[in-house]
Amino acid sequence: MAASPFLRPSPTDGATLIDGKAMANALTREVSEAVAELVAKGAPVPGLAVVLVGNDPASEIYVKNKAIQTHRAGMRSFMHMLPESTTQAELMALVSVLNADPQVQGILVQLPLPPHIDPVVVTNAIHPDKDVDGLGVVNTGRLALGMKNGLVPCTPLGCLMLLQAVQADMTGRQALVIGASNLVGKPMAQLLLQQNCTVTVAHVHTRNLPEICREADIVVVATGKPRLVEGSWIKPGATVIDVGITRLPQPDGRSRLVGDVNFPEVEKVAGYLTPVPGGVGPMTIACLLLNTLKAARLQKKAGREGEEGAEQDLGSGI
Ligand SMILES: NC(=O)C1=CN([C@@H]2O[C@H](COP(=O)(O)OP(=O)(O)OC[C@H]3O[C@@H](n4cnc5c(N)ncnc54)[C@H](OP(=O)(O)O)[C@@H]3O)[C@@H](O)[C@H]2O)C=CC1
Ligand SMILES: Nc1nc(=O)c2c([nH]1)NC[C@@H]1CN(c3ccc(C(=O)N[C@@H](CCC(=O)O)C(=O)O)cc3)C=[N+]21
Ligand SMILES: [Mg+2]
Repeated sequence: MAASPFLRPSPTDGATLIDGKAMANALTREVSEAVAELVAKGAPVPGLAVVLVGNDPASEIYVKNKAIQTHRAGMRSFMHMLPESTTQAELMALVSVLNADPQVQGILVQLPLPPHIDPVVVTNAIHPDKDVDGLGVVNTGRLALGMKNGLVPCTPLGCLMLLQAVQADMTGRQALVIGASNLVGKPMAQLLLQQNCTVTVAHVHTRNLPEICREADIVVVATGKPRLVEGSWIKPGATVIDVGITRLPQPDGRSRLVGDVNFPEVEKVAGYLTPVPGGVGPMTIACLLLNTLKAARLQKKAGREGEEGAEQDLGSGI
């Protein structure tokens, strides 16, 4: 098989870097071509609604990035910036309006939400075929059952594509997911299981994490603990996907993004590694666009089959 065009071998004999930014650009281009084809066949221009509650500066940057990339893919974006004081009932009312809006094919509610709002209740209110984050019970169930008509959470989907650039067939590999959130760790573990890996999921209560990590051929880290994973934890030649993003202040008063991996250490031991920035982050956004395209296709199909089309799909799939 031809080597992936997204691998950047190290000039100093360290880990080969997986170029998530280049992969995301290529995927976004493919999505934009598919969107143009869909629209040429008479479908509405796919629209993505992003809802942000409160004013977390980091979230605002991601939300702006998403809007820019959405336009690059030939889709429409609808931003809803709500104040921190928004009630759960008000947010639920907005979700109902977006569920019924024919211009909106994808809905994403940015996490975390303020403490007075239950994220599970809100994500479950999104119509399953518009749930481009894949976090509701229906899409979570579809993923767990290996059904093809589901929407898979964007970050784990992007991580899987980055892993496939290294090795298309992961059968029998030992995979470790560090972090067990609904957003990243849990769906990541499901995807690796589907790839026939032997999967371990670690979290704050895990004992002997360094020892467990040294057994892993594939490590996906999503904890939000900057530089948690040290070089001594890594099996030589392993593939390491760094999901973490933390903005750390620098002595000069500026800030820089760091991952959950101690990059200079791990770079010396790993076989393949994703950088931060330029690794998982851009792939998350490209996969969000891919899911919005998929959502638009699901809704076009449901439209042909009548109002209950999507529900019927689910029933017949089981
Ligand atoms: N690049 C991208 O596209 C994205 C990046 N992120 C980043 O990824 C990171 C994780 O995000 P998210 O999953 O939402 O975070 P959460 O805080 O929701 O989850 C973190 C998980 O890591 C576990 N954990 C925390 N500390 C440790 C530790 N010392 N050892 C082992 N496990 C630990 C927690 O365990 P427990 O459950 O027991 O508390 C929890 O399961 C953040 O930096 C976030 O910014 C997130 C989404 C997308
Ligand atoms: N419902 C929900 N779904 C999410 O997918 C979700 C979320 N909530 N809450 C926050 C996290 C975080 N997240 C990122 C997306 C893109 C970059 C990204 O583009 N990163 C660039 C750099 C960006 C920069 O410079 O700040 C990079 O890593 O190269 C990062 C992080 C999605 N998240
Ligand atoms: Mg450390």
